[in-house]
Amino acid sequence: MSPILDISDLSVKVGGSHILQGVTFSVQPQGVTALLGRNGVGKTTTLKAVLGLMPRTAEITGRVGYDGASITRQPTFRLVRQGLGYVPEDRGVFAGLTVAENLRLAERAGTAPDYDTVHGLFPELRKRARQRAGTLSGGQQQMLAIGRVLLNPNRLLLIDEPTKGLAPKVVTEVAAALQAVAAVVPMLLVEQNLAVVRRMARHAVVIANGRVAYTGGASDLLDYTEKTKALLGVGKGEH
Ligand SMILES: Nc1ncnc2c1ncn2[C@@H]1O[C@H](COP(=O)(O)OP(=O)(O)OP(=O)(O)O)[C@@H](O)[C@H]1O
Repeated sequence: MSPILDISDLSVKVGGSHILQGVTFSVQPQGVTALLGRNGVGKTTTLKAVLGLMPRTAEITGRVGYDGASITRQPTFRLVRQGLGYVPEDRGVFAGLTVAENLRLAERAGTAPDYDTVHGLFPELRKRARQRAGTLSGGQQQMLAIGRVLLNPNRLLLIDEPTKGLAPKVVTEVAAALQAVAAVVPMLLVEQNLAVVRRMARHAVVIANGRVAYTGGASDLLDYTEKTKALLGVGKGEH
């Protein structure tokens, strides 16, 4: 199967540091590919570089293919229209607007918004339609951030640390919803919670020292304690 995303020799220099130094990997057109690595290794930078969201001062080289065509240096709005959905780490919901207003803002001209899917996955968003997003819990804000992206058709989702800072019960809830989504849309998932990775991901890519240090089966990586420990800085007992 041809990959849905093909990143080749991606290099990013910003603010004097050479964050990515020739990153090459691909994302399969089905299921979840986990993008892993220690803190600060460049996972978010990888997603942002693909999406054209790095600051103008960043020096970026390399190639990105999406569904067989080059998208290197294409503007973000065009990528989003081509079905690349992005849920950023900071969630980016508008705190002063209600849940319904946040969702309405994400509607795209010419496309029927899929409220059935969003409310089916996250009934809480319908119940809390009139609540200001800034007063939602972290988990509810994450659901809103994911829901916003799912209103429109996606061919690949890039999701950055969706369970970060959430209570264990909410982690399970968000992971279950994402798993349901991943049955339909392929996903590149940055995730530090290795129990979530184990449950969701079929493939894994690990970045270390600016390069790809592992690509292969997620369970192969996580089952091999020494490798996991060396690449991710954790042991089996810690996830
Ligand atoms: N705009 C920027 N200017 C300067 N340095 C940056 C910029 N963006 C990221 N960095 C630096 O690049 C490195 C990689 O950051 P990035 O957020 O991509 O890592 P990460 O693997 O996603 O980390 P985490 O797991 O902590 O979220 C960090 O040292 C960060 O401080």
